[in-house]
Amino acid sequence: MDVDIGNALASVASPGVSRASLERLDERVADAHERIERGMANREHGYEALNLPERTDPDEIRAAVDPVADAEALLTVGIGGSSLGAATIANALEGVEPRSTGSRTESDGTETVFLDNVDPAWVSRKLASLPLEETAINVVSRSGTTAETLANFLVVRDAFESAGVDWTERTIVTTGDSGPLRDLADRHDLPSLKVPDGVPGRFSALSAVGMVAAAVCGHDLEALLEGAAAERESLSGSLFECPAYAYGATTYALDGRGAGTNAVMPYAESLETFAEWFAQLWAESLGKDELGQTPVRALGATDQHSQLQLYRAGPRDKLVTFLTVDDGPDRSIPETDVDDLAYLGDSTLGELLAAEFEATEASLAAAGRPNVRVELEAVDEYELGGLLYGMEAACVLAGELYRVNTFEQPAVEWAKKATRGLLGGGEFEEAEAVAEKTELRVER
Ligand SMILES: O=P(O)(O)OC[C@H]1O[C@](O)(CO)[C@@H](O)[C@@H]1O
Repeated sequence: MDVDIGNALASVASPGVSRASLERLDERVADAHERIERGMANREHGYEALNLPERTDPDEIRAAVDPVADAEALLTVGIGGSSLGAATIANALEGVEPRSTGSRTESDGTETVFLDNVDPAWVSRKLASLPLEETAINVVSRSGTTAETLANFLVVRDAFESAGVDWTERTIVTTGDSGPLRDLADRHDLPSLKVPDGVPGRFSALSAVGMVAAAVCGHDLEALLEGAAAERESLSGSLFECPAYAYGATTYALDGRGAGTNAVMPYAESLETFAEWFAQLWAESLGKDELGQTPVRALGATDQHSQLQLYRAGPRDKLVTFLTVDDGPDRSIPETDVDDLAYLGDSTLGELLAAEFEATEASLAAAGRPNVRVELEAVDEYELGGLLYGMEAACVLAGELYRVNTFEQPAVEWAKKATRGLLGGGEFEEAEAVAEKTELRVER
């Protein structure tokens, strides 16, 4: 990935960061880079995620999915980091043929469904829509205890049993060394993969956690890892030489100058899920000690017609991160004899999308609103691996600059305990606090 931070400079944007400030910040980037390299070398918790391109074994993942390689549909049961990485990869690569086939399989059009919520009507609809006898189950939980995932898995198993389909023949488990899900995999002798040690869920897209779905779909796992490895090679002690650090340092600097919101706006429908993955990465990693930038999900060109008004004319508290793709399939716009629309007939949808992006970027710059451009050559395995790795490295760098503990998420635990207490899963004072809610009801 390449990054262009020109429209975030104080000479054109407010809030903005001056070149001199970036040069001063670069000294801290050099220190942070040393810390990150040390963490990687010592395989420390969290930093280990940046070693995944060399540690993940595609052959092991392909061997585990072999029993279900011909499935028509893949139902992934997981939540947060145990779903969003896999969904980002699967959704981005849907319909994309591998960059280099070699000994690898071609994409076979497997339908991918992600069960990452427990809304009963939605779960029932999803299950009813699937040909269960042709569906494989990919259940993922690092801890093996997450209530949403385990409950959904029990519901899915029950649906398979009711349909007379043996779920034990069709299930792959990815989890930690121990825990209820590991016990279950062992009890039923299910093919299983391990969530790598030292890798928090939101940083695990480039491990079995994110790559089982890609393997079942026949995507090029090696190219994903090669793209990530190339990004890893670009990590260096200066933000001016490393796109990932340029992004992490610029977002940090802008946040400190008032851009507390980061609206991530890919100009590619296939990258819409990427913005969701990014939101978890940024929010859970950096949102602590009363610090952190709020990630917002947007999509170009669609959200030009719903959110752009705010981004250009609302409070000066936002950074817009654009994602652009240089090359991809295109479709011409048919000619028309309506005079006012004639200009469209000389163009393609791709040209229109590119023009929409350039116009939007320029419109924000003209209004002095900070924005950053992240450029991909294409949406394929190699570029996607680079994007995921680059954003993880950007986040780790930002965490060093904020001086927060990037790899923990203690604030999420409170509601987990309260939920468990409410369902009778133990005595938790958090559950009692639920009953103490302050009310000021306004009724019709
Ligand atoms: O993989 P697990 O343990 O099921 O956790 C799922 C998600 O829940 C969290 O622990 C908290 O929401 C995330 O960090 C994680 O990605």
